[in-house]
Amino acid sequence: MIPQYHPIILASQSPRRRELLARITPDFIVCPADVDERLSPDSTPEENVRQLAQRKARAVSAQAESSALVIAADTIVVCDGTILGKPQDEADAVRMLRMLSGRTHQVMTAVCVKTADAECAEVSVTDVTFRTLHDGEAEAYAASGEPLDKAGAYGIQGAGGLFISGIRGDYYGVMGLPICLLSEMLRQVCGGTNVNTQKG
Ligand SMILES: Cc1cn([C@H]2C[C@H](O)[C@@H](COP(=O)(O)OP(=O)(O)OP(=O)(O)O)O2)c(=O)[nH]c1=O
Repeated sequence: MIPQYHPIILASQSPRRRELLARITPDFIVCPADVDERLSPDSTPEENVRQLAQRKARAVSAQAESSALVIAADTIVVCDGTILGKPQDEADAVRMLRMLSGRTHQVMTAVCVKTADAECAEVSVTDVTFRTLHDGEAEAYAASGEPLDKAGAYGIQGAGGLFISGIRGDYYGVMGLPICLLSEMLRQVCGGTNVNTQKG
């Protein structure tokens, strides 16, 4: 499907990203990036998330063969200027969920596509509105374990969807991989068609 590049490498441990990339192409391998995910306090949230996606793509690309195409992403939640990554534990998840209750925040997912001689990185920003959480809801949801590996301590695609009264932007960007944006980036880097036309 992207004939001039082989292999296509998804630089991610995220099962959501794997599932979503399969909608664009069935033909990729997974090689998670091991990078320092510390944020830079002098950069904006958008710059931070872009830099993290670039760092992941570059780390995997440096180990890959020259014909490879690497795709990496990073997702953060931004609430009133505060960046929320993945919660450290259940109590941290409760703290984040209480912060999001009854207001609108932004989910930023950066995607970086890298080959031996080209690199592009874009950021998808989606507004997500939480209804006000009822007493005990944040604690019960945190105890379910679902929030622990997710930025902002919720999964729109899971039970976390019950808290969301509205979104403006790309649902798949919130889930971790904005497939519309990514397919356009691949079209730019590779040229030609980029849609998985296989059935099923
Ligand atoms: C907000 C939100 C985030 N998430 C997930 C997507 C990402 O997997 C995770 C954010 O953490 P990331 O650090 O972006 O990604 P990751 O550590 O899971 O995987 P990798 O760095 O190897 O690519 O939060 C959801 O699944 N649903 C949601 O609604």
